[in-house]
Amino acid sequence: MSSKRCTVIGGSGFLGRHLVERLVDRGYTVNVFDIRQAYELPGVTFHQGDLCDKQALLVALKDVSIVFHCASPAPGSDDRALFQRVNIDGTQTVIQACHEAGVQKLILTSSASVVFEGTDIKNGREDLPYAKKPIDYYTETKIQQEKLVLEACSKEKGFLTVAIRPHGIFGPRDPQLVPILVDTARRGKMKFIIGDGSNLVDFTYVENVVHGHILAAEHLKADSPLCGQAYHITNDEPVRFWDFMSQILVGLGYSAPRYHLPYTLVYGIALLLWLIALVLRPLIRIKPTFTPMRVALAGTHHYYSCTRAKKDMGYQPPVPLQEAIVRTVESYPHLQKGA
Ligand SMILES: NC(=O)c1ccc[n+]([C@@H]2O[C@H](COP(=O)([O-])OP(=O)(O)OC[C@H]3O[C@@H](n4cnc5c(N)ncnc54)[C@H](O)[C@@H]3O)[C@@H](O)[C@H]2O)c1
Ligand SMILES: CC(C)=CCC[C@@H](C)[C@H]1CC[C@H]2C3=C(CC[C@]12C)[C@@]1(C)CC[C@H](O)[C@@H](C(=O)O)[C@@H]1CC3
Repeated sequence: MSSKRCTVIGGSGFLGRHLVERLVDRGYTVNVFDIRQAYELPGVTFHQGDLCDKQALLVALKDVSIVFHCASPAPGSDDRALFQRVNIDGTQTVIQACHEAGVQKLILTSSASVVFEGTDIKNGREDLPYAKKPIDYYTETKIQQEKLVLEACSKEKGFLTVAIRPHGIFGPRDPQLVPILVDTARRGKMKFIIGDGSNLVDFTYVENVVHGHILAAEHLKADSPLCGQAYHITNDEPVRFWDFMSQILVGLGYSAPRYHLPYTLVYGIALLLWLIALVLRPLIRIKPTFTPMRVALAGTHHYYSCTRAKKDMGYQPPVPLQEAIVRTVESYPHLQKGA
C-alpha cells in the first residue's frame, strides 16, 4: 500500500478542499468522502456518503494508508442530535472502518476550542484540561471526538492517530467568518466593539492549517512523539480581535466598528435572546446574530501556543497574517460593499 494514498473525509468543505488541493500538488493520490460533492479535480476520486455509514466509508478507504477526518456539521447549527450522531457516533464508525480497511494513520481536525469555556486563554498549551462546561454542543462533541481518536492510537495494532487543533480558520472560500461578518455589517450591526477592544485572539490562515495537517501526517510514526497527541496550529501571531475584524471590513469597503459596549451587558443580552429563542423554538425559529458563544469569542483573549508543533514536527506558519488578510479580502470581490 503506497504511503501517499489518502482519503479526506469532509474533503468538499472549506478546509477539506484546500487540503485536497495541497495533497494533490504534493503527489498524493486522494479520495474525497463527503455527503456532498462540491467540485471536481483531476486525479481526485469522489465518494459521496455519510460518515456514519461504515459500508460506504469502506469503499473510500480501500488501499489507503492515511485518513484525514475534517468533516463536521456547521458550528452554527444548534442541532444537538446531529452533532452527537456525526461527531461522536460517526467518528467511532470512522475509527472502526479504518481498522477494517487496514488504514495506518488517522489525522483528526479537532479545534482549539475544546479547552475554551468563555473565559480568557493566553498562550494556552495543549495540556490545558478539556472545557468542563463547553460553550455549545459543537464544542462538547468536538471534545468527545478528540478523545475517541487519541485513545484509538495503538502502536501494537499499527494504527497511529493525532489531532490538529486549529483556531479561527479563515481564507478564500470560507463559508463562515467573512460571510457572517459582512452579513452582520450589511444589516448595520457591526458598529460596536464588545469590551475595550484589547483582547488578543488567534486567526489562522487556511493554508497554514493545511500545512500543519500534512506535517502531522508525514511525522506520525510509531517512534515519534506525535502518537495519540493533540497539536495547536495557529498563525502564531495573536491579533486584537477587533483590529482583525476591522481590517477585513475596511478592506471590503465597510466601516470599522467604533462604539464600545460593556462585555457583560452584551453577553447578558445574548444569553437572554438565546433563552427566548429556545422557548419559542416550537413556534418560530429565531437565529440571533450575537449568540453567547460569538460574544464570548469576540470579547475575551483566546490565543494558543504552538510550541509543541514547532518542536515535534518543525511547524512554522508559511503565510504571515498580513499577507493572509490581503489574500482573503481579494478573494471575496462579491462581498465588497456595493457589489
Ligand atoms: N472553520 C474553523 O474556523 C475551524 C476551526 C477549528 C476547527 N475546525 C474544524 O475543521 C473541520 C473543517 O471545518 P470547515 O470549516 O472546513 O467546515 P465545512 O462545513 O466547510 O466542511 C465540513 C465538511 O464536512 C462535510 N460533512 C458534514 N457532515 C458529514 C457527514 N455526516 N458525512 C460526510 N461528510 C460530512 C460537509 O459536507 C462539509 O463538506 C471541522 O472538523 C471543524 O470542526 C474548523
Ligand atoms: C461578533 C461577530 C458577529 C463577529 C462575526 C465573526 C464571527 C462569526 C466569527 C468570529 C470568531 C469566529 C470563530 C468561529 C466561528 C465564526 C466566528 C464566531 C469558530 C467558533 C468556528 C468553529 C471553530 O472550531 C472555532 C475554533 O476553535 O477555531 C472558531 C472560533 C472563532
